[in-house]
Amino acid sequence: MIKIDNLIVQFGGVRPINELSAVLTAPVAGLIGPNGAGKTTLLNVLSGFVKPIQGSVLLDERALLPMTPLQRVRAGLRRSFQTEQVVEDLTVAGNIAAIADHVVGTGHCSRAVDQALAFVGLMSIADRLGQSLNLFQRRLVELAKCVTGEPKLILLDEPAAGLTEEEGKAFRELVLRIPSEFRAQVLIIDHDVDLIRSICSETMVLDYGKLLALGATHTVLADPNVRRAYLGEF
Ligand SMILES: Nc1ncnc2c1ncn2[C@@H]1O[C@H](COP(=O)(O)OP(=O)(O)OP(=O)(O)O)[C@@H](O)[C@H]1O
Repeated sequence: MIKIDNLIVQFGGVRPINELSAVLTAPVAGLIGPNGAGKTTLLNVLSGFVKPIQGSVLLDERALLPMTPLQRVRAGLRRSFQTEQVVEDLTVAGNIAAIADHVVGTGHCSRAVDQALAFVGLMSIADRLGQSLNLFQRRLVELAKCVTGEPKLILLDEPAAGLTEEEGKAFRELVLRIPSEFRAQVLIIDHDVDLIRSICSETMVLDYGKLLALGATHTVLADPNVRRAYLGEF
């Protein structure tokens, strides 16, 4: 569960997050909103890259904001970025080991890497270099990194961007398995409303850094205020 209370982020005269309070409990939750609504800024606050001027965030009753980014990773926070971050001259297994080294005890690293590789189905290419991977494989490596070493909250920022319909479907099915197989909550940012509708039981909508709507996805997507904010995009 993520509990956000009265959060404000200020950059100069701009408040990309403005007095935001919300509680997200769904196993797979969505975060949507028009361009510039503050979605990535919120993920940056959760992962520790941006410091808010006010407010608190609890992850399963633990206060996140006082922790450093590395402490958050050790507490189970994982994140993928809009642009995938695969290291080109490391192998697939090496890319995953790079995070496993920080989050699992000595001697458990290779088991954690194998478990993540098996989950995303990349065992057979574990020894290939990052530079040889196609976009789908890169997205899967990113997902494997996110499930490595007892994750509690996985933040995915447009994780399926650029995938074909078939690849997107396979990706969605993997994401849906995460809560039961890893006992982790997933929060997904995406502009693809069909993706949000198909896998998120709960959705939060931001607009100008404020909470526009939060609730069951089908209810939120039918909300006239949400539809207006998107100017008829769906
Ligand atoms: N480091 C920064 N300094 C100043 N302003 C920033 C900074 N980062 C973001 N902003 C501003 O904060 C607002 C929210 O940006 P953010 O990237 O969080 O929106 P978003 O909802 O993720 O948008 P998109 O869907 O386009 O990715 C925007 O007006 C943006 O220009």
